[in-house]
Order: sequence, then structure tokens, then C-alpha cells
Amino acid sequence: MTEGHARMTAMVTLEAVAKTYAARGTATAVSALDGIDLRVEPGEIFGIIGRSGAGKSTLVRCINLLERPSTGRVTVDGTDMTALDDAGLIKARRRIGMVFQHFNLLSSRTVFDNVALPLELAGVGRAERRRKVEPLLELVGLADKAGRYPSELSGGQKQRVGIARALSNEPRLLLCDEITSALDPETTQQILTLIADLKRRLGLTVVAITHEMGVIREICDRVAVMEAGRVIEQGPVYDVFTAPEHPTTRSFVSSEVDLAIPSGLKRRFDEGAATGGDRNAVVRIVFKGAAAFEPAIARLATERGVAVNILHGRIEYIQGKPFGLMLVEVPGGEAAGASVVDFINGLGLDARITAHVPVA
Ligand SMILES: Nc1ncnc2c1ncn2[C@@H]1O[C@H](COP(=O)(O)OP(=O)(O)OP(=O)(O)O)[C@@H](O)[C@H]1O
Repeated sequence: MTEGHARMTAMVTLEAVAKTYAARGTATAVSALDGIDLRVEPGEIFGIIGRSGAGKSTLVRCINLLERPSTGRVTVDGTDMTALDDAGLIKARRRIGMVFQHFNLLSSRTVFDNVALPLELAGVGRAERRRKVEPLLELVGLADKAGRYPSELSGGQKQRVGIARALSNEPRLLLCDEITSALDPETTQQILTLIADLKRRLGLTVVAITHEMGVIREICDRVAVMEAGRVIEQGPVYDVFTAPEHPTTRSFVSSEVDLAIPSGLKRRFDEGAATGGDRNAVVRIVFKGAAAFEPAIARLATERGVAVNILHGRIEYIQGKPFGLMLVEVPGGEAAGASVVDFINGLGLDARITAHVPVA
């Protein structure tokens, strides 16, 4: 119990949660979740990423018991959800908002009445409903659309209605099930910004499932990676992005932060690998954390007198922190590469020889 957050009461805990869908007809039983342990802290945005079929939807639906786990325990805001009867569940679910990929709006109801629906179901009177729904529509930027019907709205606007509806009972926890998967990139960005903003303003805890690493990188504090019903890796987003351990995580992350090496450069690497003549080392340098600010290339020049040739590079910002990758050619023949690697690693960066190119 040395970490600060470990002393807080978690907003969500899953302990040894498993879910098997029973065999039906010719279909065999499916193990969708296979022993999940998770802890979501109050006030964080926790992302869950995985490929199709990994079990993400099942997992998120086990949090509000829309799906009952076969075994294991789910606790939300101090309440053991798995121990509740139906009446207890209905009440507990009011404190958990949920937003869906395909919005799930009622087409025969106006925007206002869609947002008011959970309040109606909870027995809240008309005047009180108005008092609650109007500021919510304001909050999601739809104050002027209260009387419109879903068919008159864009996808992004529909999702704003879905978000306002999820907030109507003033939940402490918001579950987001692929909420930007049906939206174009620009609208996705707006919706993610809205979620991050709502989290800050309302002090919400958010659990978001997605198959897009971009969503995780944009708004999440921590991430769990799922595969075949298990969590294969989890941690702070910056750590998982900059040092993914599991091959599946690496493949998710590479599309976001790896270097796409141009074909002309790749050809030179191939020539460097094949040549029997003189060649120079290509060093791959990773800049991350505090060391990202180290002027490594300049120090190499001033302290060692080595002027490297920058071949390719990329700097990303993840949760506001820089993460850079750079490929440099070290002049002076193959042997010069190793001492440059030592020098740069000595500055706290991560360098290694990744390829060779023929000396021009
Ligand atoms: N109601 C159900 N009955 C039987 N099998 C199911 C049911 N729901 C999901 N499954 C199976 O459980 C596994 C996990 O599905 P789940 O929908 O949770 O994955 P996912 O990661 O959310 O995938 P997707 O992104 O495609 O929805 C899959 O093999 C799926 O076919």
C-alpha cells in the first residue's frame, strides 16, 4: 500500500471475473472472460483495448451486470453488484451511465425526451426533469436541439444525446462501449474532447472500451489490453505506449508511435545489409520521459565531435509527454556506431544499432 491511489477506495473492482456463454443449439459454449482482475480508480479514464471478440463488450457489460458473470465478483463504488437482487440492481445501475456505439436513441422521442427517459423511469416528476435535462443539453452543446428528433441529427449530435442521457441520473461512473466507432475522425475528436471535459467538470470515472489505440492515447489515463478473454497487459498509457511488452500490445502501439520507414530508406538498409564494402551504422534513438529533453545530438557533436546524419524521425505527445524516435547514420565506418550508442545510452536515452547503410 505504498502507492497513493492504492489507499483510495476503487470505483470499480473485478475479482476473478469469468463469463461463459452456454452452448445453444449447435453452438458450443464460449469462454468470453477468463479470470479478469481489474481496479479502476475514482476520477480516472480507464481504457480497455482489444481486437474483435477479445471480450471487451462482455467485460464492460459485466460492470453494470447487464451481463451476469459466471463466477467472480464485481464491485462498483463500494457496492458488490454481484450480490444484488433485481430491485437492488435497478437502483445501483442508476449510478452508472452507459453510452453505446450505435447511440440506442428512441426515434419517436425528441432529444429532450430521450435525455429525460432515465429520469422518467426513476419516477422523477416533470418539473424536476426539466430542471435536470436543460443544463445537460447545455453541457453537451445541444441546447438548441431539444425539440428535434434523432433522425434530424448528425452522428456526433446523436452521440451527444446518448452522453447527456447517460448523465441524467448524475452517475459517478460512465461506461463507454466503442462510442466513437461509428463516427468520422473529426467528430471522434470532438466526442473524445467532450468526454475528457465532462470527466474534469463532473469528477466522473470513465471506463471506455475501444479497438482504436488513438482513443486510448487521446483520453485515457490507464489502459488494459485484452486478448481471448484475458488482460494481457495493463498500466499507465504513457508506459504502455512507450514500452509495450506483449506482442499484441506492440502491434496496437506500432501503428500509433512507430516509424513508418520510407521505401527509399528501406532500400538503403537492404543495400547496407548486403554490401561487402564500407558501411555506416544506423542508430535508432528513443527519447522518452525526462530524458526526452536531453539535447543528445548536439552533445554528441560538441563532446565527441561526431556529426550524425538524421535519416528519419518522429515525435509524439502522449498525455502531454513527449515520445520521440529517430534514426541517425553515424559517419566514420561501422565501428563508430557502437561508441555513439554507448554515449547516448549514457545520457539516459535508449539507443541501439538497427541497420547499416553503404558509405556513399
Ligand atoms: N450473447 C452471447 N452469446 C454467446 N456468445 C457470445 C455472446 N456475446 C458475446 N459472445 C462471444 O463472446 C466472445 C467475446 O465477445 P465480446 O463481444 O465481448 O468481444 P468484443 O471484444 O467486444 O468484440 P467486438 O468488438 O467484436 O464486439 C466472442 O467469442 C463472442 O462471439
